[in-house]
Formats: sequence, structure tokens, C-alpha cells
Amino acid sequence: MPDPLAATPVDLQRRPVLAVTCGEPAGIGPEVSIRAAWQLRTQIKSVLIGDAAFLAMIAADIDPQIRLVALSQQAFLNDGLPDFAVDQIAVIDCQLDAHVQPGVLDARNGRAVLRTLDIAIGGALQGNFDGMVTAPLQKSTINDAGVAFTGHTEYLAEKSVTAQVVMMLATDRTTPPLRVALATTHLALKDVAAAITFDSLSRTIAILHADLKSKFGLAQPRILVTGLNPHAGEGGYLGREEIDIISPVLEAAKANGIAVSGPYPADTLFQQKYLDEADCILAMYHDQGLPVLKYASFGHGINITLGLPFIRTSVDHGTALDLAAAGLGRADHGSMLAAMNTAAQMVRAGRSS
Ligand SMILES: NC(=O)c1ccc[n+]([C@@H]2O[C@H](COP(=O)([O-])OP(=O)(O)OC[C@H]3O[C@@H](n4cnc5c(N)ncnc54)[C@H](O)[C@@H]3O)[C@@H](O)[C@H]2O)c1
Ligand SMILES: N[C@H](C(=O)O)[C@H](O)COP(=O)(O)O
Repeated sequence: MPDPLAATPVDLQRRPVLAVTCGEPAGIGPEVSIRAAWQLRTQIKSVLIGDAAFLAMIAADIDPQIRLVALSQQAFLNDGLPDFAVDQIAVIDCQLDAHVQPGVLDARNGRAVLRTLDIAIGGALQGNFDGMVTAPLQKSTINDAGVAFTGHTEYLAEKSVTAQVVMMLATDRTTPPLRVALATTHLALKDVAAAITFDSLSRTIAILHADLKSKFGLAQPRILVTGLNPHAGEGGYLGREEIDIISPVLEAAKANGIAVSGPYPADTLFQQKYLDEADCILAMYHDQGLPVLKYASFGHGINITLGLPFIRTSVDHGTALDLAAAGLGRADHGSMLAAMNTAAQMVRAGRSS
């Protein structure tokens, strides 16, 4: 077995620096963040963002060899990141407001979770981080804390003043790798149809095309697009969005040189002969596309926000309060490893382009 610490000093110096927000403190986020950061320490310089004392307690329970080194927010803001040895994981201290009972949500900690995101976003925009990776948070707790919040995706777009972003989940556990992007993000089903307009769908396809090229090295990404309605509208008898909006958008995209096709009925698109010809499936809404990907790879998939001015990846799972309540050692940190590795690959791809 190769020694994981045997990388050359040059490699260690060039490790991508990733901010890792630890998510909902009562969930599995802190545990999977620490485990993944420690496991990947020779390849990625992780900077955890969370309550340093709380994380130190969890780290000690996971493995007493794990060395977390705390840095205050003020020191980070003033001086940026100091050097840390390869066997040290930096933590930017973002203190919680209430004691944590694993598995039990407490709205008093909602705003502290948001502060971890703000630190990561600020650092990514300032160039302190090469990218950010987010552990799962509990959307309801942020709302219970009095802040309207639908997801990281929308929050990161707003805070970075990005007009439109695209949510894409991906896995390399299938052949070929499966990528599923969404035309809408966290939206009540009753609002989905109205949100799919010529302009919004055109921008989604443009972002997808550009980021699949620049961040995933695909020279001419092939994008297969679902319809919105059953059987892609059945020629207009089951809805007109395919005729009135989706098809005209696809024709315009093709005219701009984008390799896009559809609209395909969503229920039969996810079969091998189509997937073999696709670099990405664009589904119209969250639960049209994501169940397929999560069925194929739950616990090992990743969530990527395209269109942001920085790299952001995340896990494919939620806070798993049931596992957190049962104690450490129940959660699989495979998705966190995949999210961190993918962010690191994206950083390296950007450096060499
Ligand atoms: N990236 C994110 O921030 C993110 C992603 C998805 C869901 N969420 C949020 O998480 C909260 C809970 O969502 P949910 O209950 O629908 O989904 P969940 O993923 O938390 O749990 C669903 C099931 O999967 C299991 N599970 C989840 N992660 C696991 C892991 N790493 N290892 C082993 N088993 C695991 C859980 O025990 C549970 O049985 C919601 O607030 C949701 O919005 C956040
Ligand atoms: N839609 C995501 C999923 O199902 O995995 C999840 O809710 C996280 O979304 P954000 O990254 O926007 O929080």
C-alpha cells in the first residue's frame, strides 16, 4: 500500500486549496467533512469552516491523530491563510450560537451555518480559496432562523451577484459517467412550468455548454434535453411547453453550434442507448432528473453549481439526522470524497487551460 504522505514537496505546495463548509451541525456534515479532509490531506489543502471547538471534539472521537488547527475569522480576513503542515487541517472558527445535540435541529444555529457560507464565498471571490465544497445543511432550519433560503445553489448565485446558475449532479459510477443538469432548481412543482421561458432555458443551455467545455474538458458536449410533460407533451395534447418553448430554444441553440437534441420523453430517456450518446441530460425540474442519478449512485454522486465565478461542489445527500443521532461511524463519506476530488480536478483543469 503506498504511503499517503509520500507526495513530493512540490506536489504538496500545489495542492488545491478548498474551503469546506461543514453544514448543519446536528447532521452528518461535520463528520463527513473531517473524514474526507483528513483522508485527502496529501492531495487537497482543505480549510474547514465551522465551530472549531465542536469540530475538534468530533475529530478526536473519529481519530485522535487528526490535527485540526483553528484560525479566527479576523486573522483570516486580515492576513489570509497561513501555511499549515500537511498533517494539519485548518479550521476557520465560526462559532455556533447553541449547544448541538446530534440529530436535533436548533434554529438558533441557522445563522451560524449561513456565516460559514459567507466566509467561503468571500474567500473564493478574493482568491484565498481555489474553490468551495459544501457539506449538507438543513434548508428548513435556515428558514426557521428567519432567513428565506431555498438552497446553496440560489444563495451562492445571489451572494456572488450571478444572474443565473445551473445545478448539475454527476457520477462516475456509471458507464459512461452520468451528468444530470436541471432547468429549474428548488422550486415548488406548481411554479415549474412558468419558470421555463425561452430566455431562462436558453441561458441554462449556454451555461451548461460553456462549463462542460471549460471545466470538464469536453470539446463539443452533447446535451440531451427532456420535455416537461408526460411523453414530451404528446404532440400538444398533454401540454404545449415542448412546442411553444423547448423546441424553439433547441433550434436556436443548434443554430449557435451547440450539440443539443430533444425534447425527449423523460421516462424513456434514461436508457443506455441514449446515455451512450450523451455527455449530459438536461431535465426540466428537480425530481424529474435527480431520482435517476441518485438511484444509480446515491452516496457517491456530486452536486456542482455551474455558472458561478468560482468552483463549487457538494455531496449528493442531505443531513441524515437519523444517522447523526445514532452516533459517529454510520455515515458514508464517499460523496464528500467525490465532491472534494472533483473540485480539485476542476481546479487543476483551470490551471492547465
Ligand atoms: N447539499 C446539501 O446541502 C443537501 C443535499 C440534499 C439534501 N439536503 C437537505 O438535507 C435535509 C434532509 O434531507 P433528506 O432527509 O431528504 O435526505 P438525506 O440524504 O438527509 O437522507 C435520506 C436517507 O439517506 C440516508 N443517508 C443520507 N446520507 C447518507 C450517507 N452519507 N451515508 C449513509 N446514508 C445516508 C439517510 O440516513 C436517510 O435514510 C433537507 O433539509 C434537505 O434539503 C441538503
Ligand atoms: N438539490 C440538491 C440535491 O437534491 O442533492 C440539494 O437539495 C442541495 O442543493 P444545494 O446545493 O442548492 O443546497
